[in-house]
Amino acid sequence: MGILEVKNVNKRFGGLQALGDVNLSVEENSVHAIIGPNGAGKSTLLNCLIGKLIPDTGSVMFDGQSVLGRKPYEINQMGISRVFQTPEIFGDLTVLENMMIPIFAKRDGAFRMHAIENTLNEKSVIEQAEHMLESLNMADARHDHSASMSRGNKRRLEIGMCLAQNPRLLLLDEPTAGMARADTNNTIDLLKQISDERDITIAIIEHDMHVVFSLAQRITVLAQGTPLVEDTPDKIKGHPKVREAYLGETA
Ligand SMILES: Nc1ncnc2c1ncn2[C@@H]1O[C@H](COP(=O)(O)OP(=O)(O)OP(=O)(O)O)[C@@H](O)[C@H]1O
Repeated sequence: MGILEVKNVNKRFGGLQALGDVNLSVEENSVHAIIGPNGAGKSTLLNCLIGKLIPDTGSVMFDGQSVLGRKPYEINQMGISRVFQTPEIFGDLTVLENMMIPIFAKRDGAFRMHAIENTLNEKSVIEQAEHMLESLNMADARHDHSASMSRGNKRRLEIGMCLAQNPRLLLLDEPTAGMARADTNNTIDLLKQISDERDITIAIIEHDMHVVFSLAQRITVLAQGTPLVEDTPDKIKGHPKVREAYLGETA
């Protein structure tokens, strides 16, 4: 059984069936990509995993427990952390201050901005944040304002902020969207390093096939709300059904 098990999930928006009988099993400590053409239902599926949407029918189990009906922060506390397309960091704060936020939140159960304003006695939080920045190769940038960083480094910081919560499942929604090639390659390297060095499962929605084939061990192809095929990258490459879904070619 996978760490994440999606069974017979259906979701309609009015007359539109956005997800139809979706089954997905994500193996623990693997990198699993979900790909598919525009409108295939990828974001709808992701939103069902993180509590932003509730499926009409079906089940979503994480480590044997249902996530359905739980609030996003409760799902986060279960060990699921997500990174969205647009970096969600505080541009006015330094890199180090940003990194302290999830560490405060984990310690205190919630984050309050004034925690950042008075950090003189917060040696342990600062140390943990610095340690995390070192593992991300960002220690030299710790006093930089995060707004001034490249998109790739903002994404690096944001992924680090997710990791500071010690998640067991990291969900990434197009983590390289809008990035220059060099930043994309840095992000691929970072995610490879995370996957190699940690006990963590990564599920990624991504349009960029270079990213998908560089990282994923399993790929699920969604089309019109339904999984079309699930296989290894080698088998997915050139699969007639995948070509058909993307290019409208006949198999
Ligand atoms: N809140 C909503 N209300 C109505 N229709 C929606 C809603 N969210 C998504 N849809 C529709 O559901 C279908 C699946 O959309 P979804 O965004 O999940 O696809 P996607 O695979 O993520 O697409 P893209 O790659 O373009 O982001 C689309 O037809 C979309 O228009």
